Amino acid sequence: MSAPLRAPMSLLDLPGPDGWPVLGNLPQLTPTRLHRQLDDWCAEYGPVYRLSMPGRRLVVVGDPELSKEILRQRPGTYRRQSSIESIMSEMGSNGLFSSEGEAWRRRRRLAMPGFNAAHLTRFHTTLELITERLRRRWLAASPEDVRADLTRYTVDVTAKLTFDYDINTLEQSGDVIQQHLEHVFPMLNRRLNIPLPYWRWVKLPADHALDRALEALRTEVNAVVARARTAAPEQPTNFIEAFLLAHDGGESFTDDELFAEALTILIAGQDTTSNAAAWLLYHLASEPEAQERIREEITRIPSTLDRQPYLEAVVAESMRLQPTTPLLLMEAVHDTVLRDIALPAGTWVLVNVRYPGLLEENFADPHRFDPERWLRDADGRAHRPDVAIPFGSGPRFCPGRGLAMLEVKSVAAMTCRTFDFRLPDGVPPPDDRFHFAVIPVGLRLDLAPRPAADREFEG
Ligand code: HEM
Repeated sequence: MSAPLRAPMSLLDLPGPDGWPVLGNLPQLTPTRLHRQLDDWCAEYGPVYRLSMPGRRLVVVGDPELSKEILRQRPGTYRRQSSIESIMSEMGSNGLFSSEGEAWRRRRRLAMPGFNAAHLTRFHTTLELITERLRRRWLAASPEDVRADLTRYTVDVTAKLTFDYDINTLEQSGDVIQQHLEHVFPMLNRRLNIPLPYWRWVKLPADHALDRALEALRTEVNAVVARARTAAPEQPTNFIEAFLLAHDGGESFTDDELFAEALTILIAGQDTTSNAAAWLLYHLASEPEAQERIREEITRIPSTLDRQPYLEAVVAESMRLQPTTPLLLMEAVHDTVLRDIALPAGTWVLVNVRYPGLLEENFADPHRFDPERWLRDADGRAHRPDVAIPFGSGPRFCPGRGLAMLEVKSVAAMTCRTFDFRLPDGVPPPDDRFHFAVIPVGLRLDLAPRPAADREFEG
C-alpha cells in the first residue's frame, strides 16, 4: 500500500452513529437484522464509518475497492476475528477457515488441489443421487419449509463428501451421525456469540454432549481416513481421499488435520449453500419466464458440470441481491493504516459485501431481479460484476465455490424441470434473518408437477 501523504486520521474521526457510554453502539444492534442495519448506516454515514463495542473499536467498510484491499492483505495485515480460531481449536476443528498465518498458508496449499475441477467431476455422482432424492421428496409433497429441506440436501451432500457416509436425511431421520452433527452447529454458534467462554472453567450438559458428538465424529472420520490410506484411490470420490493425495514439499495432512478439514467443510459448506439455493428459488418463484429459460437451457445443456450461461447468470443475480454471507469480520493483526485511517492492532474491520451490489452506480435498477444484466452488453447502463463478491476475495477466497455452484445449479435445474413453481397466495414473503448466513425464514413454495415427459431427471 502506498504511504499516505498526510498523517492518517484516527478512526474516532470517522462518521458513525452516536453510541451509549461504555456499551457503545451495542444496544442499538439487532443481531438478526444486522445486515440491513449496517446497509442503512452505510447509506447515512458513507461507505466507511465507525461503530464502538464494549472494549473494541470497529470500522465498517462498504466501499468495494477498500473491501478488496483489506481481503487481499491477509494473512499478514488482517485476519479473521480471533475468537473463531480459539473456539475452533478447542473443538479440534481449526482448519482452513479458522487457521491463520503460516499454519493457514500450509493448509491452503495442501487443501486447494482437493477442490479442483477433476475431483468435482467425480463428486458429481453423489450430487445427482441426492438431487434425485430431493426431487422425489418434493414430488411426494410440497415442502412446508423449503430452507429446511435444502439444508437436508446440503447436509447429505457434505456428509457423503467428507465422511463418505450416506446420512440420507432427505428420506429418513434419527441417524446417529446426524444427531451428532446437530449438536455441533448450534454449539459453535453459541460459543462464537457468548461474551464469556464459561466452558473453559465449567462445562454444562450441552458442552459434554458436544464433546461426545465430536469424539464420535472423529471416530467416523478416522475410519474413512484409515480406509482411504489403505486403498489410496487415485480417483477420489470424497474430500478425504482427495486431501490424502495432496503433498507439498514432502508434507501432507495429519489425521488430526484431516478431521479439522472435514468439520470445516461441513460447517462452511452447509448453511451457506442451502440458503443460497433457497434465495435462488425465492427469486425464481416470481419469474415464470426465467423458469422457462432455464428449462430451455438445460434441455440443450443438461449437465450442471458444463457452462450453463443463463442458469449461472440467475445464480449471480440472486447472490448479488442476497449474498448469503453479507458480512465478513476481520481484525487488524498489527497497527496499520487503511487508506488514510490509522487502525490500532486488534481493530475489527467489518467488510459489508452486500451494500455495493445494491447501489445504482454499480448496477442499473439495482433492486430488480434481472439475470439478463449478466449476459447483455452494459450499453451505458451501470454493470460492475467486480463489486459483487459473495464468495469473498483475495487469497482466502472461498475454495468451495465450484461445489456450491454445482449444488445450487443442480437444485435449480431439478426444480425447474420437475415443477412450475410460485410463491403461495396470501403468504407473506420470507423474513431475511442474519445468523452468519442470511436465512429466508418462512419461505414456502407452491410446486405444481409438470407433465411426466418434462420431469425425467437427467442430472
Ligand atoms: C453458496 C455457498 C457458499 C458461499 C456463499 C460461501 C462464501 C464464503 C465466503 C464469503 C468465504 C470467506 C472468503 C474470504 O474471507 O475472502 C468463504 C470461505 C470458505 N469457504 Fe465458502 N461459501 C460457500 C460454500 C462453500 C462450500 C460448499 C465449501 C466446502 C465444500 C466452502 C468452504 C469454505 C472454506 C474452507 C473457506 C475458508 C477459506 C480460507 O479461509 O482459506 N464454502 N466462503
